[in-house]
Amino acid sequence: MANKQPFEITSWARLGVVFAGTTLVYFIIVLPIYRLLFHPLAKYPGPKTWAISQIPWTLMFCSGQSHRRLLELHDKYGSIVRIGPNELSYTIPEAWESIMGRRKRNVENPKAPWYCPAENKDITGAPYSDHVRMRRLLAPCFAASAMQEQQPIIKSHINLLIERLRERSQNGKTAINVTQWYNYCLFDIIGDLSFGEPFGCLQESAMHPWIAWIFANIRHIAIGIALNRFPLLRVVLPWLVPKSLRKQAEDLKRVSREKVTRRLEAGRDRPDFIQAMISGKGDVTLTREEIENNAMVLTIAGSETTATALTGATYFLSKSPSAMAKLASEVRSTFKQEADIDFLSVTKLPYLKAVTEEALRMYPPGPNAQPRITPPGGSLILGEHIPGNTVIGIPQRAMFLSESNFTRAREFIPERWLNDSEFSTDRKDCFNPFSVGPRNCIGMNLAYAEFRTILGRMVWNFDFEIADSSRNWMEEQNSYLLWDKIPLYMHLVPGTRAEVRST
Ligand code: HEM
Repeated sequence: MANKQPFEITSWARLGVVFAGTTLVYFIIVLPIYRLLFHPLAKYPGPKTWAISQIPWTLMFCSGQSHRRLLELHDKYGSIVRIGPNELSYTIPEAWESIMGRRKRNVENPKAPWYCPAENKDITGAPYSDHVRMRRLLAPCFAASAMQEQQPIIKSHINLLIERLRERSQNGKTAINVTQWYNYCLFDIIGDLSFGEPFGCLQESAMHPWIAWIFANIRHIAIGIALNRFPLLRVVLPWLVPKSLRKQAEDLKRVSREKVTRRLEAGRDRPDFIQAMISGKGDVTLTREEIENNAMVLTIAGSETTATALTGATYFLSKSPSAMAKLASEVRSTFKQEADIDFLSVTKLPYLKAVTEEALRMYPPGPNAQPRITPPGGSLILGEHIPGNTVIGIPQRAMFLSESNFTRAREFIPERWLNDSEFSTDRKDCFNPFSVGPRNCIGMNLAYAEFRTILGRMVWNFDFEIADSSRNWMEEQNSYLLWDKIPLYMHLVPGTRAEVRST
């Protein structure tokens, strides 16, 4: 009896050592060899460490350097790169339809659950049938006729933006942080359309706390998404999030619930998103929770993105005097008065349209991939069978800046959109900043209308002169799912009508 215990301890210890040794051998030797040489994705090029482990991708994503790193990887390895043990990144134009398009019998490559979870009960993560229901109710908000009805609401905010910028810029003497002012304007517009009341940013010349929270946490949200990809971490992650952050997220939800309640109680018949969401069609209705969540999603998806596009366009114009002069000439010679610049009239300005396309190409608001996952049985992507549960994505910036897709791809040249023969081989079919397929951007028409109208009015009023402190604005930014934009300081000099006189 007395001899038995030491023997038992030793055998347990031995078992432990064997188990730990086997696990180590598996993770350090067997799994990497399998992933490198025998995995179905082994034939795709990419850095070896990325093929072996999820860690390099995670570090890249959390560092905010995805936009830069993915471009480098595609430059080095070509248009399909293996960027994880189970992940491929594409910059071939046809990949859009293949990855994002509608598939046979409505089976889609769904969104990765760690990217847009279905539990959120909103349009971005909703499973197929719920998504169709939400889209049917919301789509009419973005029809041309609905946008004409919304225009007076939107115009009032643009008027206030211009008024504030005229006051603040002091004839160009004071440098203005246009990143901030575009955000104020776009959040006020979208707040008015989503909740029936603006956030009051332009009125107060300050960011509403609701929005400030989102900006302050772009990085934390991204880190949460990246860590969610690890099954073990997914379990413990909720406990790792600081209590203060959880409380702020709850406050955010509470404020949007209160805003929806106020809008519903006001009961006004108004051409806004809430009106569309409560006007059920037969069986097609939304629950109260879905209305609240979608109002929040529309607010974030529909403001920050368009503000980013405007900030990018302003930056590129300030760095390209010839493009600025051509655009100023077009805008200032076409209209007799500022009030004539509206959603409809801006569609008739070819150079303005070319500038907006080129700004979205050079600085897409969603710079990295919006990942999808192949269904369990796998998926046919560009004619090749890709196994189930593979993450597939199109990093927009790498696609749009690829030298295989565009001539002088890394230069801002609006002329490429105006049939200039130098750019006749450009693969314009790869340019889908709003994505394609059943889950593409529902707000694309509104985004273009706002983008062109606001930029048109800015150019009517001001010449853009970049402040010295912002000359490297583009290079200094991080990106996650969205850009973590830094202030862009600009001298807004009152525009002369010289161009008008000379035409
Ligand atoms: C320049 C501005 C914009 C850009 C570049 C943009 C881009 C995109 C992209 C790439 C997607 C697809 C995301 C994915 O696949 O995960 C998307 C989805 C979406 N966007 Fe936009 N967007 C813009 C403006 C807007 C506006 C103005 C609204 C609404 C007011 C809006 C509302 C949405 C919604 C609700 C979705 C989800 C659609 C669905 O899942 O069916 N976006 N957007």
